[in-house]
Amino acid sequence: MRIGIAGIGAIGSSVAHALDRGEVFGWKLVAFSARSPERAAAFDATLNRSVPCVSFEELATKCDAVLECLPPHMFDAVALPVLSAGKTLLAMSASQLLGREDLVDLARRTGGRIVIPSGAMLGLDALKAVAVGEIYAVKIHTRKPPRSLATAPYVIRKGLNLENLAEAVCVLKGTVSEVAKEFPANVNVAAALSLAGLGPDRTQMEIWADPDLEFNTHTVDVESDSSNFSMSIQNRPSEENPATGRITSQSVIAFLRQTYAALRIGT
Ligand SMILES: NC(=O)C1=CN([C@@H]2O[C@H](COP(=O)(O)OP(=O)(O)OC[C@H]3O[C@@H](n4cnc5c(N)ncnc54)[C@H](O)[C@@H]3O)[C@@H](O)[C@H]2O)C=CC1
Ligand SMILES: O=C([O-])CC(=O)C(=O)O
Repeated sequence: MRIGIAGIGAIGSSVAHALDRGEVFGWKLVAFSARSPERAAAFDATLNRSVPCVSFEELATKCDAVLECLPPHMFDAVALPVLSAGKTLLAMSASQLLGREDLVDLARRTGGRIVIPSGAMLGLDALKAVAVGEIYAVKIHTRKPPRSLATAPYVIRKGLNLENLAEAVCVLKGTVSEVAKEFPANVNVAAALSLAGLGPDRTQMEIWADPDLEFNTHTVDVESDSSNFSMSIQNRPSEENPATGRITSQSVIAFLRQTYAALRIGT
C-alpha cells in the first residue's frame, strides 16, 4: 500500500522514519508535503530512501492513504482532495471532524474512508463496544501544563494569564462541541472519544491548566448498560512538539502494522 504524509512535524516525521526504516510491513512511503522547499529538502536528507515533496492534490492521486498531521486550520486543504479521489484519510486533527457530516458524505459518495487513529487516547475499543448497547454518560477531564494552553483562542480572547498559577484551575467546561471551538489544538482526544461514543453534544468535558503537571493527562468516566469504566492516561511529550504525546505517532504505526497482521488484537 502506498502512503503519503501531509505535514512532517512531530507525528508526520516520526511515522515517516518508521516507514523509511521498513518497520511497517506492507506500507511504502511514496510522497510527503512540507510547508517549504527548504524544510522538504532538510527532511528528505534524513531518509534512507529519497521521497518527493508534492502538493496535497498529488498526495491524493499518488497514494492509497494519506496521513493528515497538519496544523488544524489546514485540515480541509488535504481532506477534500483525498476524499474526493476516493482514498483513505488518516486524520490526526480529529477536532476538525466535529460537525463535518459533509466529509463523511463525501467519503460515502466516492468510496473514500476517514480513519481517526487512537492517537493520544486510550480505551476507544471499550467505548465502541459499549456503544453497541446504550451509553448513559461520558465525561473527559483534560489536564495540561499551562504552556500547552497559552495560545488557545479562548485564553487569548479572555486575556487569561496562566503563568505563575499557584494551583490547578478549570479553564473551561461544557460539551466537547463547545470546548472544541475554543481549544482546537487541545481536544483531538476528546473529539475522537465523542465520535466513538455519545457524540460531541452529549460528551462532557473540562479543561484544566495544572502548573504541577509535566504530561498531558486525560481522565475519562463512562457509564453504560453493559459496563462502567474509568481510565486515565499521562502522555510523555514528543521531542519535536511538547503539546503532542509521543504515543500519538506510535498509535499510527500500530494501526498501519495491523493491516497485514496474521494476528489482530482488539476492536
Ligand atoms: N489525534 C490525536 O490524538 C492527536 C492529534 N494531534 C493533532 O495532530 C496534528 C499534527 O500534530 P503535530 O505533528 O504535533 O503538529 P506539528 O506542529 O508538530 O506539525 C505540523 C507540521 O505541518 C507543517 N505544515 C504547516 N503548514 C503546512 C503546509 N501548508 N503544507 C505542508 N505542511 C505544513 C508544519 O511545518 C509542521 O511541520 C495537529 O492538528 C494536532 O493538534 C496532536 C496530538 C494528538
Ligand atoms: O494528549 C496529547 O498528547 C494531545 C492532546 O491532548 C490532544 O490532541 O487532544
